[in-house]
Amino acid sequence: MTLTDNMRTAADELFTASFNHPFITELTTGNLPMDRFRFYLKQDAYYLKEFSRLHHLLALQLAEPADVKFLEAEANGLNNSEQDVRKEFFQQLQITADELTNTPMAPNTYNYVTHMEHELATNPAQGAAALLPCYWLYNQIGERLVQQSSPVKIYQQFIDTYASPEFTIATNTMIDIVDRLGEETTSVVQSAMITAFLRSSYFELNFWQTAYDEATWPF
Ligand SMILES: Cc1ncc(C[n+]2csc(CCO)c2C)c(N)n1
Repeated sequence: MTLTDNMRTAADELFTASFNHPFITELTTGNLPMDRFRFYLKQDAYYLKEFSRLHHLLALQLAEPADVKFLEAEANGLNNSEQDVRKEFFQQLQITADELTNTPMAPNTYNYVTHMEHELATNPAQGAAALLPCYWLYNQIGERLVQQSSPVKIYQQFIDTYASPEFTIATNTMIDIVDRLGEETTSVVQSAMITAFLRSSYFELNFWQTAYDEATWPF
């Protein structure tokens, strides 16, 4: 078993809860209220900005040129059309720059990005482990959902973003980076990497729940 196999096994219940979350299942039935999808997209704009910043920071700490190149490409959105697709979604749903500015980070988004920052500030191996569920979970969701089509065009477009062969390659590259960083470190850091992965998987699950509840701060 590789370290990432251990991570994935440890997070299996969290991943399965994401696969079965009503936010996900209602994407394919088409029953997901559009306001909840809008809420998700606005929160995800914060997440994606931070994701890009953290990839640049992680790249600065890695020695292998191919890893640096991959992380920089992901940070710049070159390996996927995610950023372009999101711009188009914002236009379709009339989410303006003003609306984004006036929407605060919800508690779970704040916790998730703070967690990733903390792990990366501790060491690159834990930082990479904290970033991995983002790829792995969405890739596995994409694989599952693409078999069922959605009657709602924008939901289908969202699913298609994560079901491409290029995205599977990017996911496998990130898995490989995390495994190599794990091999170069101590067993104490390896355990911390598993915890970092589990916590990110937990925040990923709560990302759907937060959007489903449109949950924000109580003050
Ligand atoms: C909360 C949240 N988690 C994961 C993703 C998916 N994602 C974001 S960046 C990236 C790498 C792109 O190649 C992936 C897979 C998301 N959008 N929002």
